[in-house]
Amino acid sequence: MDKTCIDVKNAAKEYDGRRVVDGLSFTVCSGEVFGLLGHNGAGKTTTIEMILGLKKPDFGELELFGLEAAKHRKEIFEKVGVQFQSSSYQAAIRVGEVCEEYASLYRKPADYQSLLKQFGLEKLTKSPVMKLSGGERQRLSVVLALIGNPEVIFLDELTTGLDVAARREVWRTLKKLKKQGLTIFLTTHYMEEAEALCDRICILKKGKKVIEGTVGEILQSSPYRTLEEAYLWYMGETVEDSEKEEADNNEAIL
Ligand SMILES: Nc1ncnc2c1ncn2[C@@H]1O[C@H](COP(=O)(O)OP(=O)(O)OP(=O)(O)O)[C@@H](O)[C@H]1O
Repeated sequence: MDKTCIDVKNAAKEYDGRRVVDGLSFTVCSGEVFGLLGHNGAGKTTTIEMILGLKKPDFGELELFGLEAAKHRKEIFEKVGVQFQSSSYQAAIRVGEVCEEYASLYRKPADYQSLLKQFGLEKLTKSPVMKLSGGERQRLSVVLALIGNPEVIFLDELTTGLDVAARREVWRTLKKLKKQGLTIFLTTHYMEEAEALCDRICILKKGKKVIEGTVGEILQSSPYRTLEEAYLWYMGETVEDSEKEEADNNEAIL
């Protein structure tokens, strides 16, 4: 039977009396790529933070490898890699130095030179992190998440800001890592990315689960044939609504 890697049971979190995660339950098996999807503010990052023990749930149980992360930080640290939407670095630190620093935290770190190569950053080892482009910095954050040779990696909007070629390169690398047995938990606003990478998807709306399943299952339970259309339908919207909203936004900018 598949081994459970992440187990979330009836999790809830409130901020200032507003419930942002509401009775959420799902499991992620080892070796799986699991995608948590939802609009801005749906509660994706909060869910990750609760799984990692960085935020305390108001209700429910969240376990990583059968452990509550906040109570087992050491064991969890060695097995988990995390890439967040924004990372801050020491001023003037160089790419190679930040990799060295991360590697020194682990008992059995990966070879960071080879990770930098896999993510197309090998020529930037001596560059200050602050001078990297947005996309390069994004790829560096994935390298850093992989330095500890984790069993599971959390990627929060990993390809936001990457150009199409870089995004596909990152997908290829993630697929390779999955083949090697890595469990990947990701959030994304790109439906194409979810389709290309995820074994299973959970769609959140205002902190509540709308549907969970494979892309095929999610499409089958909707009247649509693309994940983007089905996603909007589950959200109670249509492609026309979202195109109109985009046009209104563009008009407001002009
Ligand atoms: N520390 C906090 N204090 C108050 N409200 C918060 C806090 N952190 C998050 N929130 C609110 O909780 C809600 C869920 O936020 P969260 O970051 O989990 O959403 P998300 O799905 O990751 O969004 P995005 O796609 O924009 O990253 C949002 O409305 C956010 O403003």
